[in-house]
Amino acid sequence: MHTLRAERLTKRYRRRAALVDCDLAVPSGHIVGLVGPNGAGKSTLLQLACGLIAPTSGTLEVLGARPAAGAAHLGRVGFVAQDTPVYPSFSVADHLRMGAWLNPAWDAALAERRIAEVGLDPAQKAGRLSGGQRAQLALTIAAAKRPELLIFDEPAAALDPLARDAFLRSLVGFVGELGASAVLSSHLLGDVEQVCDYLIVLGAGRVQVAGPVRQLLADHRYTTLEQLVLAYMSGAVAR
Ligand SMILES: Nc1ncnc2c1ncn2[C@@H]1O[C@H](COP(=O)(O)OP(=O)(O)OP(=O)(O)O)[C@@H](O)[C@H]1O
Repeated sequence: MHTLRAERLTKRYRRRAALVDCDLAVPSGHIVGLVGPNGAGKSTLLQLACGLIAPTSGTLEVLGARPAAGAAHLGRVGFVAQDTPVYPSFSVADHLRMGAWLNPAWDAALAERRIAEVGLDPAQKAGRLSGGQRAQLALTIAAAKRPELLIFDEPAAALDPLARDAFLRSLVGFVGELGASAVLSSHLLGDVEQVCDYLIVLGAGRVQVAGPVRQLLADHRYTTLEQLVLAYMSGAVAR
């Protein structure tokens, strides 16, 4: 099965093209890094994958089905949006109760264990959490749905290096525990290098390159993911 499968996927906002004729076939079981310059189309691709917006033309399948194709499919995908939004006046425990109420497959034990492990106080109002704590809460809620795919839009951009490292470790831990796949967009190439084993580089709304990181590095003269991405972003590699 494929995590993402796109054929000639195109998304226009009025006359502005955000994605043009994108083809992708990402096998499941990977942690996918989605990178590219500002305005490349990363958030657009993730929003399409979550079913928040619809393609203008072409097709996109997520876990073998149209994005957000019914309640069952919604439960198979967990989404952590940019800035990890939470409800400020709700406590951490309220968030877990709401998660349980909204998600039939909610894993209360996993959620409570994780909240304790990362040292969150269940009584604390979410509006008073630090950026790192909020990110851990949003990640826990997404993971306690026990999804097959976790999608993150720049989840750790605002966190300090320690909080980011803790967040990324949690992310990898959840993916392993759930046997899930993940897709995360980031400008932080070190983060992508740390956790991702599959890479998609978008540029000007098109897929510049996509494939397993090891294979891409072996196919090129670059030794690090950062060198490879910068080469594609600067146009030094012809498609
Ligand atoms: N709601 C919208 N209405 C109009 N244009 C939009 C909208 N959302 C995105 N765009 C445009 O689509 C293009 C791709 O934007 P998108 O946010 O997907 O890029 P991105 O790679 O996530 O960028 P960044 O790294 O800056 O977050 C940009 O030209 C952007 O201006």
